[in-house]
Amino acid sequence: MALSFAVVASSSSIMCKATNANNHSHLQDLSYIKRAALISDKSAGFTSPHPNFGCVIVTPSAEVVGEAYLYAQGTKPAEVLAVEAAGERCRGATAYVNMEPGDCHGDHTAVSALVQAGITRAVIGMRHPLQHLRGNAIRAFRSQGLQVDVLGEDMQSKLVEEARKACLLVNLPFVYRAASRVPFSVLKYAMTLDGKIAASSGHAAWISSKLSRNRVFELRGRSDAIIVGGNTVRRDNPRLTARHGGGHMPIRIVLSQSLDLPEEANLWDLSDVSTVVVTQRGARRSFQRYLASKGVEVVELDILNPRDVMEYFHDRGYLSILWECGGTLAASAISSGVIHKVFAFVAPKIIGGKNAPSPVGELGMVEMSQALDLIDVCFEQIGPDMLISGFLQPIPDLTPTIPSEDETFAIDPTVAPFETSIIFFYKTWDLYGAFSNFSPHPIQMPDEDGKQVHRSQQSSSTGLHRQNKISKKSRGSSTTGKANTAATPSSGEI
Ligand SMILES: Nc1nc(O)c(N)c(N[C@@H]2O[C@H](COP(=O)(O)O)[C@@H](O)[C@H]2O)n1
Repeated sequence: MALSFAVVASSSSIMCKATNANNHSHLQDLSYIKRAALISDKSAGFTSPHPNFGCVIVTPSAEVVGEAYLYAQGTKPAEVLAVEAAGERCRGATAYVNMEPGDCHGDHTAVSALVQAGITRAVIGMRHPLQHLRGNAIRAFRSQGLQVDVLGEDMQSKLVEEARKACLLVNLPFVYRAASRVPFSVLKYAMTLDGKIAASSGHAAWISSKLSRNRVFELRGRSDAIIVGGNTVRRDNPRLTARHGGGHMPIRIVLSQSLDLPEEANLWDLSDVSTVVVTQRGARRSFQRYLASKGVEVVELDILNPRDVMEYFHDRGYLSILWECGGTLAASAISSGVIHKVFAFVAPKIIGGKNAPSPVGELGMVEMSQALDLIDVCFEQIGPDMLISGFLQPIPDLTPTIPSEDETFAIDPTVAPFETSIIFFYKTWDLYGAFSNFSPHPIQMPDEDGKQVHRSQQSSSTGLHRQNKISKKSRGSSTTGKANTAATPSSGEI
């Protein structure tokens, strides 16, 4: 970071106080960036397939005069909202953003808003994770004479790392997705102290406490979709809704090779949210038609395996998936390398039972040395239960290649986004990242008093998941029922 150092005498020692052009101390910078990250997280689940953005505007006298976050896909950028809140007090102020704005073809709204408002310095928590956007906004700011500091690029310390991590964590699904070409996947399960997810009879309601289950609703609300296998549908007849009040509703995905599924199931009730059943080519076509007649989308893949399913949903723009499946599917997903994080709720109960199922089935390991170690492990007590969470795979190293000032924007030649076999999306500007025609969630917009009002986008939601043109790899095809009338966008909308 471009900093000047002022020596400040105190009674007991000489301290080094770092100040920057707008007179904020280095520690203040870090605290405002963390604030931007914190507020950006308020819309978790709603902004997908875009990142969560937060912006805090601070005057040279350290007064926060405007702060805002992106409410949802398609709403005003955080920077514009923050500028609107700060008004004239933007002149000479610093804007703190958790992530570099996605300044791209024909959409310079966020950058223009800050420049035109008279912001003179921008502090950026992390560069944009998408290669084709990375560095664009930073270059644009600098070309307009703003001082730009990117966290950790000029100065490193434990505190800087902590603030960078805060920025990374609020957009983890976006970051993982950009780095690994599959959605960020979390495996969640609840088990007894003796490692069972049900009694031998299959009965599982309930292992974890109500408080823990409420926590699961929040996890669901942060995800784009929840996946279970056919066994869970047959055994539990789950609803898989986020019932924590007003939050985002993820779609439900069922993976079933045989389509040996019940005719009546809570997941076929689409009054709250839609369901996609993914199966293998040719499976029970009559049952496919039955599901389609109920409005459930059915997708056939050539071979049903977790990696192909994840690549398919990556291509449809999903950022984050919560797996709430049983042990067999969990083992298969882990073996396929598509699970990134685990949330295990451990209840202080013992159920026993030789045949009682456990959360993860056969992984083919024979020695403890082969066990998968979780990293960045957290322990949290929730009522009587313990929630243990950690990462199965390292957080991708996104240390960006920092483009030089005059480096021109170049499109990655390995990606040909305008191939005709690729889905036609409105947002063709999002060349490498998540893209979508429809917001898959209800949007909460602030009313004139700044309070959030609920504006249901259910019809759009239905459209997204039934708008199932075949992705570039032509792996899947989709059956939809008579209710599935979402129009394919015409080329005029591209
Ligand atoms: N968090 C939690 N605690 C338990 O004790 C459980 N048995 C489960 N089971 C999972 O939740 C699904 C049911 O969800 P709904 O309440 O119907 O929405 C069930 O299928 C398991 O995946 N989870």
